[in-house]
Amino acid sequence: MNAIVELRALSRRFHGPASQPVLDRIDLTIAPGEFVALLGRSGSGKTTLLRTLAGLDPVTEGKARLPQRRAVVFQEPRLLPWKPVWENVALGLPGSLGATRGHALRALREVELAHRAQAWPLTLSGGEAQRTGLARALVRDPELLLLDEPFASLDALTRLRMQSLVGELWQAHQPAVLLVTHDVEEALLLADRVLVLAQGRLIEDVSVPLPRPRRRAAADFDALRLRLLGALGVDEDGNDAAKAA
Ligand SMILES: Nc1ncnc2c1ncn2[C@@H]1O[C@H](COP(=O)(O)OP(=O)(O)OP(=O)(O)O)[C@@H](O)[C@H]1O
Repeated sequence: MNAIVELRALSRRFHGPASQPVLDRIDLTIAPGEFVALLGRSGSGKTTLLRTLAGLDPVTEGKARLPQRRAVVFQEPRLLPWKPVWENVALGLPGSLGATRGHALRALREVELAHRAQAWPLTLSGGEAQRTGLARALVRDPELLLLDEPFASLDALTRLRMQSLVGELWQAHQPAVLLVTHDVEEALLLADRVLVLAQGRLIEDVSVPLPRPRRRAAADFDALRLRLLGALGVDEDGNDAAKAA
């Protein structure tokens, strides 16, 4: 099968072989260019799974096949404060200074931040810092783009703008994407497929056959939203459904 990511019976434990696994026999295949969202409650193992896909954590149980070119955008952009924005984007790229600068500026243009190329990271707004993080990922032309709640600390309007920017960049470059999020609507606005992780196990794998651009008002959107909230075990206000019942 034509897959860019393949996990087979992948487990991860943090405290010795007898401990409860944080990831429990995960099987997952992602196709090239596919946009996958990963939902789960706090502590369900989302970041641990993303770190495994990023190649940041070792695979100790099971198998993982990953593409060569991977890039991660974290919740906090982790920029080096002593380097201007463009140098943060260019960091570690092969090639001459002139060439890497050109690549960085092109990526900054794509995230609508070319005018801040010379700025110091500490002078950026939260949304600008996240766009810098996105540019730093894009400039590596990733086959797999991993996004770990990249919009979580942004205000509501900036978050909406960032969501549509990520959608546009994905359509333009077509990397496979794994977006970790707490937000069911965000998952349904962006993803081809939504996974739900609970206590380290993938308990849902739902295709999102809705036309793009997605509309929250569509009846099918709401049906999927309720299904995913059900899988997460929360009601529409985010309260624990079992407790509320
Ligand atoms: N390095 C580590 N050492 C020990 N335990 C860890 C480590 N990293 C994660 N864990 C534990 O693994 C579990 C899953 O953590 P993870 O960060 O993957 O969850 P998450 O779903 O991303 O949570 P959140 O939504 O709160 O970020 C948690 O119980 C966490 O305490």
